[in-house]
Parts: sequence; structure tokens; C-alpha cells
Amino acid sequence: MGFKVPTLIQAQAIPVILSGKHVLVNAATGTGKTVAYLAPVIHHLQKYDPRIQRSDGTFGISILVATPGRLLDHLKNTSSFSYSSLRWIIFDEADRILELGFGKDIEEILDLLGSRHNKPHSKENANSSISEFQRQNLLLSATLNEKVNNLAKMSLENPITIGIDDKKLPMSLPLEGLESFGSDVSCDELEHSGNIVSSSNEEYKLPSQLVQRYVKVPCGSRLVILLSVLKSLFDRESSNKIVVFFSTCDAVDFHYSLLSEFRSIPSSQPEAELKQLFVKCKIFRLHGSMKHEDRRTTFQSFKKEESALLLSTDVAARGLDFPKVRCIIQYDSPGEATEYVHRVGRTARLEERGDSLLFLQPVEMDYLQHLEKHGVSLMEYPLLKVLDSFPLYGQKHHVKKFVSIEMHPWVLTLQKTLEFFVLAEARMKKLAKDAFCSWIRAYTAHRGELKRIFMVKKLHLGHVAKSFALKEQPSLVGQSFQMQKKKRKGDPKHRGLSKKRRDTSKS
Ligand SMILES: Nc1ncnc2c1ncn2[C@@H]1O[C@H](COP(=O)(O)OP(=O)(O)OP(=O)(O)O)[C@@H](O)[C@H]1O
Repeated sequence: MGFKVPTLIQAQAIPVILSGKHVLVNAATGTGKTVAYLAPVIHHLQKYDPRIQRSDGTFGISILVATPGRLLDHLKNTSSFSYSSLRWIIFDEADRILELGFGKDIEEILDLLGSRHNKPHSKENANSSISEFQRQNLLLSATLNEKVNNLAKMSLENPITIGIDDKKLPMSLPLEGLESFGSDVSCDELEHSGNIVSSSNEEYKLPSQLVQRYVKVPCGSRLVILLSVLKSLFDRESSNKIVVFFSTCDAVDFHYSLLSEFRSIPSSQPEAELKQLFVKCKIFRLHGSMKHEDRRTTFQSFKKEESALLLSTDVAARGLDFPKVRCIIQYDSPGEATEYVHRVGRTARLEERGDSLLFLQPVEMDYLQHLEKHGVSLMEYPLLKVLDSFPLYGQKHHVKKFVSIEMHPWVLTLQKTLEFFVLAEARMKKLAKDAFCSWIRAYTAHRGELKRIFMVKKLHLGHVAKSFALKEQPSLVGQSFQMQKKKRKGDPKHRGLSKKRRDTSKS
């Protein structure tokens, strides 16, 4: 692959993984975790003599990449699925696997594979001799929390921990010796004994060179500010790569069409400029409702571009590796702090520089404290300076002192121009309305502590409409939202569904 030297985490992890021990790796996004576990595995696989044959089973296809549900299905129902030579079980994005509710599946998988070590007397564990090879389990995560601890307890035997801040470990002890406590020891006992990371100490690893900012934007000015920030970023550096995260597919579609077509600039720009896009860059979109092929094309194209803008749902928040992304904008808030970490992790990869910007409305400012609880702190973005930098027709020396962002002459003019643009075309208006509806639905789907911060009741729906360049909240939209609310309340299927915000706001 042309790599000259290992990354730090690779230098630490590869020798340990080669030694055959169980390993828990906790390292920031974009630090090269994938190669950290793949290089040792491939190294071992290549050493086999005679070379691996298809008849050797799973180990013949060498490496199987699976989701828990489908793997379990094959383990139970596919008689030709042979795994007697299985040597490694690797959990990448470990926290997410459990967050998505795959805990039970994982337990069953580990039982069936005879790899669940803290259940010494169970019937299933009789299978542990199933493999003729010494098993090695690896667990990798950019975030460390109770769920990861649980999976570690379940799957790792005498593990070596890599990348875990010793200070975060009570009594500075690694996970070594975990299995000796047996199955009837509770998580609490393990924590007190100092043999496991405290579950209250959630740890998020962020690249140290990442500059994280937030911008406080009144609801009705959100769209104008987004466009202004993007314009300022692309005007300042002609070669720029930016990802903007939205909460729903409809929101991505609306903003994609708007940014791909909107050319007007408020007041006095020279004629020639009017022919150019307002935000001058190549624009891509990515979301779960797109065809697989289209998603693949977008992914490949954005990867290759030197300068481009990607509008995406959380479908791109994890694991996707786009080189040279300079800035991540979280236009719609991410929900759980874990998701924040993974979204910003799409930039500042491999020691490169990177910026992130989180949009928050004044009523959502408590989210900063939520992030701080997890050790993530953000600086304020100099919004006024950016707004003041835009020239306005016939208002070269516009008054600099004004009361609020909403009343800034640039914001007022651009908002009007955008509303005019959206209303002028039925297709744009429909996209805006659909985006408005699904945005509200996604907003109501926040759960737990976040429900207190992101309360739809605190929002002025007319202002939300403005953020989709709609002059007013269309009554039809209000009704359909009410219907949705009723439906969700009454329908048990909907109730069950909304455990996670991501589930309801189809990404
Ligand atoms: N030793 C190396 N030298 C140069 N580039 C590397 C090296 N190792 C990995 N890379 C590249 O670094 C990028 C990030 O690696 P990778 O995607 O594995 O990170 P990660 O830690 O798994 O991130 P995430 O947690 O976001 O999934 C990839 O483009 C990868 O090809």
C-alpha cells in the first residue's frame, strides 16, 4: 500500500497482536486501526504451508467480514459453514455493535464459536476445543464505555490493552487477569478491583490536532449561516474538502439541490459572478435511500476529489475513510456524544490538520455541557467576523453594530434571496417541505438526556420553516406532523422502534 512507517497505534499494536494475545485497542479515529489488526492477520495467513485450501472452511475464505445477525444465521443454519479452523475473532467499531442492540447475538456467536471465556461451566463452552488453532480475539474502538467493557469481559481472555490512558484505569492496572474472576463476578466488583476500565469514565479519543468549534445560530438563520460559512471556507481556500452532516435523507436532498443550483448573491455582485454557484465547489450527497451503486460512485468520486463538498446523513459518520477532508460541519446535531466523535473523526486523520464546526441553536446550548462531560470541549466560531466579511450591494459601509445575527444586513438579504429562489420553483418548494417534515420528526426522536436538550416544544416551527427557506410553516406540514406524532404514540410498532434516534430518522 506504499506505507513507509507504521502509525503510532500500529507500532504499539502489531507486535502484541503478532504475539497471539487477546488485545483491546482504543485509539482515535483515523489513526490506522484497520491495518493494526489486518497486518498481523495477513502476515500469519501468508505463512501457511501448504497454502490454505477452500476445503479448510472459513479459514479458506481467509477473512470473513460480517454483521452479527447474518453471521449468527449462518452459524446456526448453514451446514457447509465450517469454522473449525477459525483463529481470529475481531470486533471493529465495538461500541457500535452493542449500541445497535447486537449484545445477545454477540453472546450467542461467542458461545457457538466456543469463544466466550467468562462462562466456564456452560454447556456451550464445551465447544471451546472446536478450533484446532489457538484463538485470538481482538477488540477495537475509538470510544471506550460500559458497553465496550462488557464486550471485552465477554470475549477477551487476559487481554493486553493498547492506547488506554493509564490515568483512566483505577490503580493503573490493565485488563490482565480478567478471566480469573469467573462468571459470577459483577461488573462493579471488577471495577472496584481495578481490573477493568470504570464504566462511568467514558473515554473518547479525538485527534489532538483537531480544532473543534461550535457556532450559536438562531433557528431562522441556520440556512443562511450554513451557506455563508461554506462560501467563506471555499472562497478562502479554493482546494477544500468538507463534509456536512444532516439528520435525514430529505434534508440532504433539499440542501443538495439548493447548493447545486443557487447562484444569486445579495445585491451588488458583478454580472459574471451571478453565473457561478453561490458556493463554488463540486457537490456530492450520500444517504441510505440512495441506490447502492450511486452511493458507491459518490464515495469513490468524493474520495478522489481535491476539492469538494459532501452532504451526508450519519451513513458516512463511521468507518468511512475519505482522504484530506479539512472540515466537518455538523449542521444537525449528532445526538449521542459517541456520534459526535465519529462524525468529527472523518477529518484530522493520520495527523493531518482538521477543523470541525457544530451548529447549535440558543436553546440547545446545554449540548456543550453534555460533550464536556465526556471530555470534549469546543471553542466558539467567530461568526460575526465572517458575516462582516461579505460585501453587500450599495452598502459597502454597512453599519457594523447591530443587535442580533438575524438582523445582520447580510443575513436578511441572503434569507430573502433564498426564499425567493425556493418559492419560484415547485420542485424546490416540495423538497423544502419534505425536508422540513422529516427534520421535525428526527428532532422529536432524540432520547434520554438529550430529549431535554433537543425539545421540539422549545422550537418556533415558523423559524424552522425559515431554515428551509420557506416563508412560513405550511399548515399541511403541521397537520402531517401532528398525525405522525399521534401515530407514534398509538402504534406499538412505532413505540418500539424509537429506542434510538437513528432508527426513526432513517439515515
Ligand atoms: N502506516 C500508514 N501510513 C500511511 N497511511 C496509513 C498507514 N496506516 C493506515 N493508513 C491510512 O490511514 C487512513 C486511516 O486509517 P483507518 O481507516 O484504518 O483508521 P481508523 O483508526 O480505523 O479510523 P476510524 O476509527 O475512523 O475507522 C487510511 O486511509 C489508511 O489507508
